[in-house]
Amino acid sequence: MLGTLRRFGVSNALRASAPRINSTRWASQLPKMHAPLASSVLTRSLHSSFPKFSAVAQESVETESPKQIQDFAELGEQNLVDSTIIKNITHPSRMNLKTMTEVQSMTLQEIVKGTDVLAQAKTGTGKTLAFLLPTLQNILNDPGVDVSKVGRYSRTAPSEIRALIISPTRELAEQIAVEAKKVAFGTGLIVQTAVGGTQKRAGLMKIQREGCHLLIGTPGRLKDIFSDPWTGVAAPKLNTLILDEADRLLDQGFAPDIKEIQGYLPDPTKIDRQTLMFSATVPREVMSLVRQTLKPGFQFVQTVREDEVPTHHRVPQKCVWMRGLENGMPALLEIAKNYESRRTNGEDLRPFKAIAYYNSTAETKAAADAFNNLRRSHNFGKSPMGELKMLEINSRLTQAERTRSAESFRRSPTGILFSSDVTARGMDFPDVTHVIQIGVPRDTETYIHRLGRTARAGKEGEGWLLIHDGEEGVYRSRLGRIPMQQDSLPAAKADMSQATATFETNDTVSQMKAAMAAVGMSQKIKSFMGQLGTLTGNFDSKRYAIQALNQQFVDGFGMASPPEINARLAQQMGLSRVPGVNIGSGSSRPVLDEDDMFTRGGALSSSGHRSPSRYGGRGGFSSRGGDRGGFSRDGDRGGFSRSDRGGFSRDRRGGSSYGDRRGDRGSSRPPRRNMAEFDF
Ligand SMILES: Nc1ncnc2c1ncn2[C@@H]1O[C@H](COP(=O)(O)OP(=O)(O)OP(=O)(O)O)[C@@H](O)[C@H]1O
Repeated sequence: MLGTLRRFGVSNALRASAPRINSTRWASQLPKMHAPLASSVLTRSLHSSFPKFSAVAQESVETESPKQIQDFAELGEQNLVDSTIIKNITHPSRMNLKTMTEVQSMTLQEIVKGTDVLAQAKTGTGKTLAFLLPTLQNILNDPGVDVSKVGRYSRTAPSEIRALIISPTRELAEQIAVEAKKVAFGTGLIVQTAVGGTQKRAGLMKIQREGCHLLIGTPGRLKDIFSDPWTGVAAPKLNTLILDEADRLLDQGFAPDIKEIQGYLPDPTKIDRQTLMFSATVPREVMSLVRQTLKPGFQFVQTVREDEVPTHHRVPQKCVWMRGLENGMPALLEIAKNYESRRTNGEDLRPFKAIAYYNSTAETKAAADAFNNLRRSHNFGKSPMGELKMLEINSRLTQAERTRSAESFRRSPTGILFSSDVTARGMDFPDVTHVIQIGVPRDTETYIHRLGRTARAGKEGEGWLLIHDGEEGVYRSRLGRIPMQQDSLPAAKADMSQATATFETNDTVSQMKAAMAAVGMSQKIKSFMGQLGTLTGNFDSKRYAIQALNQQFVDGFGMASPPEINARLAQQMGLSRVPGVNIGSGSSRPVLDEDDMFTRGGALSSSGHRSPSRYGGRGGFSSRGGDRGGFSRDGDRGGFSRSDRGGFSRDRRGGSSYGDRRGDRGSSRPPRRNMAEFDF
């Protein structure tokens, strides 16, 4: 009680000593804690005229909200939030924030009251702090929480967990934890993480040693910890569950895990649980699960206008149709060069810092390799563009490599991050000027979240989409309502079969062609196999997809002939009779399982099979146009070891996956997810 008096003053101490009412937080019991009601501020109604986002939740209540407070300092002055937390947020040497964003001010008092909240606000508008601030405050308000041993000697029991935040990716969980620790600094609250890819034992020992009030984790690791009584980590007093990127966590890929985790938490009929869900997108498909998870009467707070696609108006979104898939890298290079030349010509622009999103993991590696080849070339390397850092991030990297790439990109003022969807949601890399998406993404939400890596916290940014006309159908069905401007780039239209591959020029197409040709053969093949799954799902016809792919690897990557596809795999993918498929006999090699086919694919076959198309070629992998060292079993970078997990492989949950969108042709059915992009 005395501690409470010191922390919150008399009114809070009274509140802390008041008997707990199951369905509300302590704050709601003290009128003094509330700002006066203002009739003009309403929680947004639940209808949207943008069909995909018309998340109608009739049972949620539209009520008058308390007057919204705008300044963080005012929250402290009104005793709504602990002064240490306010200092952490506002002090110039700490987070240095003054004014709350719309989603923060619209949700704060509802969350402190104990209401279940579903909040939808655009990317980069501060949703993380919107749930962290009131959640940490609610833990401090809990009379059962002892934070008297503040400072570096803070300790509590591992069973003291009061709030759990679930995030779909490891990087995002870590990022949330960093922010949570900043907000909680000096309060005595203990924040811990539980994410896949890190040493489970070390993480558990840390929780056991220091205890935990707020746990932030990814579904796989949390399931692992809570399902095993020997970990000694449980949450018998947990009363807050937060799903960040809620629509992702409720889609068919993660929903069973979330359900299982909920089963390990205290029975909500015995210990009242507040559930909070945040995302920039709330598609209709997840609403039934939202209703099952939130209490009746939950608040749906939307800061996105009802008739609006949740992308930022200030971000120009440009769509460029490419002559062939091989034009993607030259077009990307041209975007970078054009921007940098505007900068050198005196325009007041931030240094070029881009994320290039690809639909398959292997493509990110091939593109990163090609751009690194370019950077190492003399002509390019000594130009101002030579300073661009070329980084790669995807789920096939080890966790240490992923963390290194993310940190390096975070710190770097300029560069390109070649990324799979592992960074598409939530990641807050500072000063990203461009998001460039190559190929139509798996769904509308993915496009929106990827685009949201730029123009964060009120900054400027540009979005580019580079697509092939074979993707027109999925472009219209998935992105038809996105406000996109059609644009053109000479490099996107160049005939790459006619270009010469040379680094010794300033011509974008020639430079890039040389850099692509110099990518290791094994990586080229992995990239081919990776795209096989995604493109046959994206293109209107499989025949056209194969033709475009073959052309990319011959005219762009400088291969003598397109990679072969193992006969069994071709059959499984319905490609056996598709003209242009370069089927390998596989007769001189053991028949490999599906996983190996994706990682090794036709790569191991070197038969002289001739494909019917122009790009069918002679089979095998003779080196041409700069293929370093040609094709050897292990001489190439990456090699062909069994443990190599490039290309499409069995996902880590035991299922096998041909790609992100197999069979998805833009229907309203939720697409298959490539779970390997996410945590396990
Ligand atoms: N009140 C504020 N004023 C200024 N900047 C803020 C404020 N709150 C948060 N930010 C900053 O805005 C950036 C984006 O915040 P955050 O990552 O929480 O966005 P988000 O809405 O969760 O985005 P996403 O939908 O991509 O997950 C961060 O750098 C954060 O520090």
